[in-house]
Amino acid sequence: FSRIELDTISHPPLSFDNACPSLPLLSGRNHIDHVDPLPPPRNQTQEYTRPTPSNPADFPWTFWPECYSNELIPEPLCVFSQQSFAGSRGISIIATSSEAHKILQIPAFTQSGVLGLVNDYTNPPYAEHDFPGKGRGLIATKTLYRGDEIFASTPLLIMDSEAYLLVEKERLKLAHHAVANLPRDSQASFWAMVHHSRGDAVDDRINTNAFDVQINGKPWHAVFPEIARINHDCRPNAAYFFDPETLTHYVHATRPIHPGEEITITYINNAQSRQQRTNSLQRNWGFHCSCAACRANPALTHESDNRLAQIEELEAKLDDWSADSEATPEMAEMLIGLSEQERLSGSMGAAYKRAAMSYSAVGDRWVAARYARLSVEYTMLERGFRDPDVWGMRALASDPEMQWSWKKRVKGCGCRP
Ligand SMILES: C[S@@+](CC[C@H](N)C(=O)[O-])C[C@H]1O[C@@H](n2cnc3c(N)ncnc32)[C@H](O)[C@@H]1O
Repeated sequence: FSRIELDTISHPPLSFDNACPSLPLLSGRNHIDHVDPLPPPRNQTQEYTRPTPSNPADFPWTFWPECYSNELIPEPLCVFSQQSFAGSRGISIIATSSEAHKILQIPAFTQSGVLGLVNDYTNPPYAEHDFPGKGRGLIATKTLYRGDEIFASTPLLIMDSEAYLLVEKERLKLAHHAVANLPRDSQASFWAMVHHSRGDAVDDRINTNAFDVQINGKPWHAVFPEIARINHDCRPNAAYFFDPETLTHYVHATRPIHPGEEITITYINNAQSRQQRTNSLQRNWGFHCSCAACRANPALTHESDNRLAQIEELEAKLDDWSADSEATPEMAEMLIGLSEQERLSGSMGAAYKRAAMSYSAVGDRWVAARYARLSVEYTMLERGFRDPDVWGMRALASDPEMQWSWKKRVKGCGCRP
């Protein structure tokens, strides 16, 4: 790449020696309810990343952004840090100025109340524990029931995935500054995360622990040190989702978890065969999975893989809404039975949705509504409170006859094409 270090910045970034957050410009007044829009980018200069010095209250960041660019990235990528974010947990955002500005408009930044119950680690229902072969993990210290929140965290660092278009040296500089710009406790949480002692110390921790999330319809890498403590299991007892409105990563129990039991999530699509799962964990996460489902006897694994293949077949049949569809409610019952047998936490919301629609399609309103209610509950835990299926299944549960699926598979009722 041809490298352009942006020395067009008329105010260079503050050096870390003089960028003390206690300076009036940088002090806690920057938990903003309102931010005037930054002017749109003008050609390739960095004018727009500067605050208006005469009105520092409009500058929402704790440090002057440091930026890099090259010919592959039309707009420079910078580090934007706000130490007062989320009750002084802080956040660093590696993004273009326009993306950072868009993020400032989301409720996590504009509505002070939305993070009230987030990042509360007093009296947690878990403790850290060493698991040979897996490193540290979390065990439950009290009984958790389905739907109980385990924690809800905001990220310490989010990075636009386009940062990988920067030359490595510059991306690493931004990443190091992003960590150094966080409040002291958050820096400590970042450095305490597990790493594989490969390459750069910050990069290694990001690669080992980051989650892919979508914010404003774009892919980002996000680091949450608390969820980074939870080990993978192909048959987990907890599920997580990221809410882009509050920038919050939620973890909930999806079945009862007893004191002393490890709390686990899945890092992958766990409805794949054992071979596909272990390959994917090795390729994307760099470890050999030691969960019980991966270590099971080949005879048991064979049965499990057969059930997973049948789940896939049933899903395809139940999703066929053509006039020739063979789908029946019995198939949906079979799908639920197999998903439970496989303990496919993460897919139960979708299985109940297929069942609700199958019963709606034959005009059985009460069974349709029962499954729709279950789908709402599981989908909220698996994919978030605002997932479109949550709204769809809520509507089906309260008024099945008004849904497009109603009697869709009843021959001769005039509902089928
Ligand atoms: C996000 S961290 C999880 C917490 C980590 N064990 C620690 O000590 O902080 C992910 C790393 O944990 C280890 N790990 C997680 N789940 C595992 C599993 N099922 N089998 C083996 N190693 C696992 C791997 O080293 C993986 O790269």
